[in-house]
Amino acid sequence: MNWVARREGEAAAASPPRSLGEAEQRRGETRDRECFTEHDVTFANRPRFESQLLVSFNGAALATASYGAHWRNLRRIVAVQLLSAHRVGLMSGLIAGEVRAMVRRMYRAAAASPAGAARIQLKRRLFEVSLSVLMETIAHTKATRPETDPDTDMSVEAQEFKQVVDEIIPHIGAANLWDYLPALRWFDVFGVRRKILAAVSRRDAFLRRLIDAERRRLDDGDESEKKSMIAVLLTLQKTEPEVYTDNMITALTANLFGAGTETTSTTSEWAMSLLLNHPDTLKKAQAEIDASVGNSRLITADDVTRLGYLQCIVRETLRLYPAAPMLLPHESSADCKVGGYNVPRGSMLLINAYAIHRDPAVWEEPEKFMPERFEDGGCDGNLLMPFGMGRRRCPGETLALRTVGLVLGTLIQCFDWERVDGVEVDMTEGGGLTIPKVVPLEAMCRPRDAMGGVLRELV
Ligand code: HEM
Repeated sequence: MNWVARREGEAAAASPPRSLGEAEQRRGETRDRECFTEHDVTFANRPRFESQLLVSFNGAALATASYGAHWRNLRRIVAVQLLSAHRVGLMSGLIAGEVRAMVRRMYRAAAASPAGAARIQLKRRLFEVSLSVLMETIAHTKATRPETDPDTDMSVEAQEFKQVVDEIIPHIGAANLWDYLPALRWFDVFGVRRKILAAVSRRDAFLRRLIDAERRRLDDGDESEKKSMIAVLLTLQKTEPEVYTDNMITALTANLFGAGTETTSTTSEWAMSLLLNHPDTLKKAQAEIDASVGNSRLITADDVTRLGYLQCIVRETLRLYPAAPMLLPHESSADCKVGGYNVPRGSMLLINAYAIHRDPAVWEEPEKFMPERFEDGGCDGNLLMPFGMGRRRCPGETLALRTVGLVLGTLIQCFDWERVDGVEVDMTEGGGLTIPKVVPLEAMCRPRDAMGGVLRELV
């Protein structure tokens, strides 16, 4: 499902510019592409922010490591051993299990309501399902524990991890000032460093417990092919203990959780928000699923790959609301020339994917939610980069698209969705590394009569 910028350079060359402004915009797009094509290696470093160093093992984690042998090794491990299409395929059952649990909970809430419809805190549910998918694919925590909290389907471990992450995130936001004003760091104004270090130490202790639990399961003889990511790494540790140390596994898993949870849940939340404000699109997606999958069973991850319109909806959501709107910052490791300008070594490169995706010189009616624009290969040549480009491109794309596709497909197949009190969903965007919705999404969910048989079996 690699649909980003397939035919590079074509969009800019397709027709002559209509104005000077458009000509400049196209030159800008060519420069953006240049950074990820002929200068990709040069811009493959990351800047070292103080706040990031504190949460990322002094910059040794995959997303923060400088380009070089250490990063290449981590990247290979992640691409080949943990997040390859084959591995993600093996995880499909786990992903489906978490989505099913979410749907079951929603169905119970709706069935218990006298009106037959329940008001659902979708933001919370979508975050929980994204975190649970990652928790189960990384550590199989539910294999040995029964469900405990009647109002959540997250494992005990996922709930504990959520608390730790909730402690870290506000301080990273606050620490941004800190990254640029050394005086704040020297005197640890507001106690930011102390708070981050305390939360990070709780996070790492938690991850070490996960690793120990997986090690015990392996020692007890769990040899299944569908191993958790930690189990895969522990198996490799047996033959190369000096590479796959417990520290390395802790850093890598912390990074995967950090990079994968909020991005995936935010994308699903924007998609549902867009669909609620565009009921005709929602109906069209439902009709596609009914025609292709029917109502006698739940949609599967394999179905999702065949549902062209659903894929267009995901793609259009990522165009309008790329979860990392400025990607991650890159830094040049050597002097180079981009678009005729001399760029010195050590320059920070920030790519505004949000603006690129809404460029009126490239996209027709760019502010409009129009999944149809992607039908039949439409817009294939346009620069669309929600997962980045080049060497530092997101390695979690396959897992993310599989999760988002299955979550959306299942919600659309099982329920009729309406806005709360008929009021348009507020689409105000928040700031930060990701692009959160300022007003958390809530919606009314009514089980579809046609899916009654399937839903009753889930309870
Ligand atoms: C819709 C969901 C997601 C989006 C939109 C997204 C987007 C991105 C973007 C834009 C980058 C930076 C690319 C650059 O530096 O140019 C990135 C990096 C990364 N992503 Fe994702 N991501 C998503 C989900 C995931 C998931 C599920 C995982 C893994 C479980 C993941 C793991 C990573 C890692 C490890 C990096 C750092 C790669 C490196 O620096 O070499 N992401 N992602």
